[in-house]
Amino acid sequence: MMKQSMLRSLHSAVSRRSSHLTRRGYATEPVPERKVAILGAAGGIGQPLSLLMKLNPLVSSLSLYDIGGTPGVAADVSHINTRSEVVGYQGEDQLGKALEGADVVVIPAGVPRKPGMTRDDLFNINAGIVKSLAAAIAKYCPHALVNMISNPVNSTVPIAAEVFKKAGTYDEKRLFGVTTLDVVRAKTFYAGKANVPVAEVNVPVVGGHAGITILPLFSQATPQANLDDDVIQALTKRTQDGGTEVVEAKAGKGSATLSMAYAGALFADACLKGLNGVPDVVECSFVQSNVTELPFFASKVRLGRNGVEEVFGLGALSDYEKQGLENLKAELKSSIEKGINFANQ
Ligand SMILES: NC(=O)c1ccc[n+]([C@@H]2O[C@H](COP(=O)([O-])OP(=O)(O)OC[C@H]3O[C@@H](n4cnc5c(N)ncnc54)[C@H](O)[C@@H]3O)[C@@H](O)[C@H]2O)c1
Ligand SMILES: O=C(O)C[C@H](O)C(=O)O
Repeated sequence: MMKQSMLRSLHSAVSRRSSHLTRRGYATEPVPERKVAILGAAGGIGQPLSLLMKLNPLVSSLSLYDIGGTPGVAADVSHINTRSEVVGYQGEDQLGKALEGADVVVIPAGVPRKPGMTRDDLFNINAGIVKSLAAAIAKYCPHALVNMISNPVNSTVPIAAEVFKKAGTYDEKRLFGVTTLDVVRAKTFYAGKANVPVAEVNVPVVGGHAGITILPLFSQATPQANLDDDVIQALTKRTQDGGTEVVEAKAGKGSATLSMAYAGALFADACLKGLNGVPDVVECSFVQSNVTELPFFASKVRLGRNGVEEVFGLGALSDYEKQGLENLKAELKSSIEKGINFANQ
């Protein structure tokens, strides 16, 4: 058991306003001030994500924006005795203040699926929300790293890119579709079948974030396990259908919120680490890409002081994965084009 004194010093290290942290612990390096803004902070994802970001010692200022409900969420979260100052902003006239000076903007704003819907069915509502939020980001914090959670990610990321291009602020290194939940799921499901400790598992997930565009590369999973083809196929399908599994279980009350908040917090933390100069921060994300002929594609990326420092290629694929890659291209292409066309209307 952790000694009381150790707990106390861990706690005070987390609480200190100008913390001194290293990559994996608490030591000598001063930690820069970092503002994180969450847009959609009062929602199903937004609230637990706000909690998790409040627990992150890399955050000095936490800005919680939504069209309603943020004063309550901010008051609640602000009582937690960790480093960051929390401010809630409500309504469009406060959006500028919410964004000013942000280093990382996380966007879980928009409607979630109900049973029977695809993510693309959310396009009509969420595309407009994302377009207006992206315009505000271009105006108030054009250099922020943008973590797009709102669905359909395969289209909302291209929408944001187009809005930024029009505003003259587009930097492909700073725009990310958050696909971390696909990786989180693939790791969990793989660990169960391979009977290995889940904390040790790594599985890249590439492509996009909807149905067959989600392509987990179990042939590259570590620790290696000799799983039969039918098991790999079942794992692939379960990862692709993970979102639907939750939507159906929630039976009309929304989609993944808690696991998504966890995944979103992981990805935002990776962005902050990269900004702070921590080396070798690698996560999968849906970014502008040359890995395939598609202009956006999820693969492993190295995060650094400028956002995306390197987009990694796919590595060796099994025949099953090669086929999956070919199968996803048409759908992903059309979702990307749909986003681009919408933004340019
Ligand atoms: N990328 C992923 O892996 C992933 C995972 C889960 C959910 N999602 C998506 O995240 C989105 C949010 O899901 P949720 O369950 O939190 O939904 P929710 O309805 O519970 O919350 C959405 C929040 O967005 C707010 N909002 C709406 N318009 C806004 C605007 N213009 N500006 C700011 N906030 C606005 C709402 O007021 C609400 O609080 C959905 O589109 C969902 O599909 C993505
Ligand atoms: O499935 C959804 O609609 C939400 C999200 O994209 C998910 O993967 O859980």
